[in-house]
Amino acid sequence: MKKTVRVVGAVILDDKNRVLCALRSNAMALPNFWEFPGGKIEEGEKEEETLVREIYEELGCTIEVHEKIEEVHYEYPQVIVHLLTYRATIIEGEPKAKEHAELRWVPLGDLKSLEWAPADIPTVEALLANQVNI
Ligand SMILES: Nc1nc2c([nH]c(=O)n2[C@H]2C[C@H](O)[C@@H](COP(=O)(O)OP(=O)(O)OP(=O)(O)O)O2)c(=O)[nH]1
Repeated sequence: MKKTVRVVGAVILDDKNRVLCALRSNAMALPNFWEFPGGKIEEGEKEEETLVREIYEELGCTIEVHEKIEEVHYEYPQVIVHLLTYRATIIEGEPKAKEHAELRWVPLGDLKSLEWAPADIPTVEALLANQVNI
């Protein structure tokens, strides 16, 4: 049976309604797909705690986590990803790509121009459908 992993992703918005998008590197699973930075929820961790920890590890900045945006189960060939995305804002530091190939601030309306990890599409759709208060 395929393993299911619980993953959280941060939809980090700035004051110009741009979203911080991260390109997965060749060293990661799903290389060259864009994603919402984040990672796997560890045993005993709250979703919000995972996000704050992962963003600090991956981007070197501190975020505040706001409301949940989407919850998606997506079946990849090797694994089932249960992805939870949350709106977030940076409260300290400048994001720098420590593990990703690239970071890019993308205006909300241009999000579809990137090639997203398949599990992320419902979150992109929710953002475009204006279901998120920004
Ligand atoms: N972080 C993140 N992972 C995503 C997204 N969409 C998506 O399908 N995934 C997948 C890719 C991976 O299979 C899994 C998360 O793995 P990860 O590599 O980011 O997590 P991690 O840093 O905790 O894991 P690890 O490399 O230390 O094992 O979820 C997304 O938007 N953000």
